[in-house]
Amino acid sequence: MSDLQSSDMPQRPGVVIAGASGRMGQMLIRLVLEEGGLRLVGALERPGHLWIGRDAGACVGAPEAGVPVTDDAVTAIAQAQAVIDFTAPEATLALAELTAQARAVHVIGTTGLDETHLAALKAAARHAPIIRAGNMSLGVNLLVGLTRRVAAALGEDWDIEVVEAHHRHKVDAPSGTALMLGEAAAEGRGATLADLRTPAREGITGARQAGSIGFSAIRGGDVVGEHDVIFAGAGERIVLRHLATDRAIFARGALRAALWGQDKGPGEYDMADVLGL
Ligand SMILES: NC(=O)C1=CN([C@@H]2O[C@H](COP(=O)(O)OP(=O)(O)OC[C@H]3O[C@@H](n4cnc5c(N)ncnc54)[C@H](O)[C@@H]3O)[C@@H](O)[C@H]2O)C=CC1
Ligand SMILES: O=C(O)C1=N[C@H](C(=O)O)C[C@H](O)C1
Repeated sequence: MSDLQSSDMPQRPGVVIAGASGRMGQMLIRLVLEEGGLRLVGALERPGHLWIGRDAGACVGAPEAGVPVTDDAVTAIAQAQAVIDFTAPEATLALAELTAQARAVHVIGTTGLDETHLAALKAAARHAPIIRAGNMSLGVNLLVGLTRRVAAALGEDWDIEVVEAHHRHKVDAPSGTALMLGEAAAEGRGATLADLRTPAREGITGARQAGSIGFSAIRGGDVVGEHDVIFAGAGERIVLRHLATDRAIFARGALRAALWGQDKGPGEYDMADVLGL
């Protein structure tokens, strides 16, 4: 068992990592075990997963953590002050109910949530803090603010397009980040994304509608995550870009959020709250 896992510092908040074997789950387990702020008390995977019963640390190539991967979310969350969840929408909803019951902080990175999912999360947040963001990196959350400012400064004659690229395994589009950026651009124009969003283009789409916001998604290889916000005017373009090259940026944001949430009351928060942006 790693020194940081031993019970020498019982005051550290206990954290459950959901989606333990996922790209983000593995990164999170490694960072919790390496860094000092949180204590790993649970690692969740879906029932039937190969890792169930095996040591979470050993599974991710770290020293033994003394924490077996489990599908028993109720027991795991009962011991936790925080749950970090990068899974899938239905799993996130189930976890929100349990996390609310345990009055633990729920940090949600899962994307692809629809209006029904969001309504259920709002209800869960009446009982405990939920910190949710489509992207937990500092860079993207700064870019969100820049996008809002640039959109506010430019008139409707500047067309706004968000282009994103991700690895071949990603299941949702546009990405959660692209939607955050699109929402910020719409806010800059005094509207909501629902008002301005253009449906995905294919076939004879007609000319671009003035003031609309369009999205394009590229999927391939092992791209971690790339986002461009393009402001296209007559004779010139502005491109705001974020390139992620290491998933640790998302994981570090999530760990910071779990700690930040420890003294917060029930409610919905995002990374701008955590980062003080
Ligand atoms: N907000 C952010 O900064 C980021 C968000 N994401 C999002 O996080 C999510 C996960 O991304 P990845 O790790 O790349 O996906 P992944 O597919 O590698 O991992 C998801 C894991 O969740 C597990 N899972 C599914 N249902 C479960 C359940 N009921 N209980 C426990 N575990 C369950 C799966 O078995 C899998 O291991 C996606 O929605 C992705 O878009 C990813 C990176 C950054
Ligand atoms: O699925 C991913 O990988 C990522 N998902 C998030 C998103 O949907 O924007 C964040 C990041 O881009 C990686």
